[in-house]
Amino acid sequence: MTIATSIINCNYNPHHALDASYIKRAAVLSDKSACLTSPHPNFGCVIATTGGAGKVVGEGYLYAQGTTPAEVQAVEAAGEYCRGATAYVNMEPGDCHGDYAAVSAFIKAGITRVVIGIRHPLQHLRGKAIQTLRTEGLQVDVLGEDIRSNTIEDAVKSCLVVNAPLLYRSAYRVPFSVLKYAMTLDGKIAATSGHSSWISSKKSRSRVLELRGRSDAVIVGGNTVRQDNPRLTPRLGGEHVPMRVVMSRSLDLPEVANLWDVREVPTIVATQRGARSSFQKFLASKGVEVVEFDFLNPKDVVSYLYDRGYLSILWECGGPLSASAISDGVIHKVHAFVAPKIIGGKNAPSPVGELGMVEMTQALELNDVGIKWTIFLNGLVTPSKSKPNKLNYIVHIGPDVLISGYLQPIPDSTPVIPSFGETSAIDSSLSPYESPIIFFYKTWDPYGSFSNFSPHPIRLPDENGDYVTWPCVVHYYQAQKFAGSSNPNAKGYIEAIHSAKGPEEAARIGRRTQREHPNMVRTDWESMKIEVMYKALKCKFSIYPHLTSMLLSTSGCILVHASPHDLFWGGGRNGEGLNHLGRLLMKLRSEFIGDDDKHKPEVSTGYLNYNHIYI
Ligand SMILES: Nc1c(N[C@@H]2O[C@H](COP(=O)(O)O)[C@@H](O)[C@H]2O)[nH]c(=O)[nH]c1=O
Repeated sequence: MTIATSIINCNYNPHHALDASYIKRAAVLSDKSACLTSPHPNFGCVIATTGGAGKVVGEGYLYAQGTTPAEVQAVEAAGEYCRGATAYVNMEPGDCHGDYAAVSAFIKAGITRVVIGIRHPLQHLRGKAIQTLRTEGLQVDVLGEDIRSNTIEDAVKSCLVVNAPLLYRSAYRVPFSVLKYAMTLDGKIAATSGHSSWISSKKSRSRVLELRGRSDAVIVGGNTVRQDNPRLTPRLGGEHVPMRVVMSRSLDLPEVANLWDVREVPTIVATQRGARSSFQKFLASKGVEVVEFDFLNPKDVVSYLYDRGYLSILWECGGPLSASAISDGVIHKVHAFVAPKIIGGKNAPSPVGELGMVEMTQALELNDVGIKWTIFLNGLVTPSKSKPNKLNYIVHIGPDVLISGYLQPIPDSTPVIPSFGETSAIDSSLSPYESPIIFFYKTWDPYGSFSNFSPHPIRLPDENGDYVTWPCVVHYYQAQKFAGSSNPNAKGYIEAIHSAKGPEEAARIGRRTQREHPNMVRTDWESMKIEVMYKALKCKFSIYPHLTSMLLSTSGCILVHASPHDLFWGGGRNGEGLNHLGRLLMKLRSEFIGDDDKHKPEVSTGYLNYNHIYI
C-alpha cells in the first residue's frame, strides 16, 4: 500500500488519535448495511463535539443506494449539537441525489470541521464535496493529506477496506472478487469420492453465509453443481440474496438441482456459445438466465458482471476454476478456512488447480495491507487493540482457522504523480490531490505538441552566438551534448544531427554518439542538460502562439510526460520517473502566467521572428 510520501500542509493535530478513532467508528458504521442490502458505496458519519475528548452527538450510515445519506442522518440525530461540532466521514460525501444533500446538511447545521477518511474514488465525484465545504469556510482535513501519522494511516486503511469494492471498480473497472474455500489440514476440499460436507465447522460456514450476504454474486463451476447440488444462499435472515452464477462450458449439468429453483433466488448459467442448446432451452424454461460467451473465461464473466453493476463477487468454486480465476488476475482477496482434519486421498481435490508453477519461489504471496482487524461472527469488523498490525492474520472461528489476505492490494486511488513533492514547489497553485493531471506522450495524443518530437522548428544561438534553426527540440537538445567540444569530429556529429530526417533519427545519432564517444560529450552536460532543455522549450512555446495558448490553457493542471521508459524526462509506468519534461513545462507556464510584459512571449507575425525570443 503506498500512501504518497509528500507532506502537504501537514498540520500537526494533537487529536490524531481522536480523529482516527472517530473515523474508524464511521468505517464500522458504514459497514452495518452489509448482508441487508446489495453491496453499495458504504458511508458512515459520526458527529462529535470539539474540545477535550469530544462527545459523539450524532451518527448515521447509508442503508442502501438512494436512501437518506449518512451525513443527513447524523446531522438530524445531533440537532443543535452540530453547531461548532466536527463531522467524521469514512469517505468523501458523494451526491447520488444530485442535490448535495450531505454537504448542505453540514453547512446548514453549523458544522465547522469535517474529517474525511478517503477521497471519493469515482472521478466525477472526487474532490467536489471537499472543495465545496472549503469554499463555504469549513475546515476539511483529509486523512493522509492534511493530517498524517501511523495512527491516521491505520484509520485510512479501515476506510479502504469497507469500500474496497468501489475502489477496485473505480481503479480497475472490475468487481471486487473474493475467493473462499474450506480445506482440511492436508489441503483437500473434498474426499477422493467428492464428498465434502462438512469440512469446516458450523461457525465457519455461518461466516461464509455472511460473505455471501456481502456479495452481488456467488460463482461456482459445473463440478461443484454436480458434486454438491449447492443452494448458495446466505440463509442469514437478512434481506440481500446474491445472484448465483454457474460457469460451465459443456453444460454437463444435472436436470435436477437446487440452483434451478429460482422462485426465491435468481441463477445465471454462463456457458460457451452454442453449448447444448436443448439444455439451454430446459434451463430457460426453469427461469434460469443463460448467458453465452464466445470463449468462457473468468475475465469475461467478471467484465460482464461489472457491466451489470456488480460490486462484489464471491468465488466458491473448485480447484480448476479457482486456478483459472487466479491466473486471469481476477481474484483480489482470499479467505481460506482450514479445518483441523485430515482426509488424505491421493486424488482428493485441492482448493487451487494448475497454475503452471514449478518452483516454490513462484508462489503467489498474499499482500499484507497491515490492518488490525478481528472478524467477529456477526460479520462486523472491529478494530482490535491486541491483534498484530497485519491483515494476514489468523483468526480462530470455532475449531477452524481462517487465513485471509489480498492477492492484489486495495487501490488507494492516491494520484500517481511522478515527483509528487516537487510539483507544488514548481507551481504553488497545484494540489497533487485535486489538480487534474494531463498525461502527454506521443505527438498524436492530445497535447502531443508538448512532446519534444513535435514538428516545431526552433531558432537558437550556437556557442558563437550565431542563430541556427533546428527542425525540432530533439535535434537541438541532442546536438547540444557535443556543443563546444574540442574534439574536431564534434562538428560533424552536430551537423549529422542537425540534418537528421526526423527526431527519431536525431535522437538515435545523438545517443549512439554519446555511447560510442563519451569523451566528445561536453563535460558539464549532466549539470546543464535541464537548462539546455528549458531554453529549447522556452523558444518553442514563445514563437508559436498556438503553443503558448495551449500551454497556458493547462493552467491548474499537473503535466506528466507519460513516457514509460524515459525515467528522467518522463514519469515512468507507475510514477517512478522524474518527469523533468512535465516539470519544465509547468515551470515555463508559471513564468508565462506570472510574467510582466517584458517576458510576455511576442506573438510572431506568422514567421519565426527570432529577435524577440527571450532565452
Ligand atoms: N464443504 C464446504 C463448503 N462447500 C461449499 O459450499 C457449497 C454448498 O453451499 P450451500 O448448499 O449453500 O450450503 C458447496 O457447493 C461448496 O461451494 N464450504 C464451506 O465453507 N465449508 C465446507 O465444509
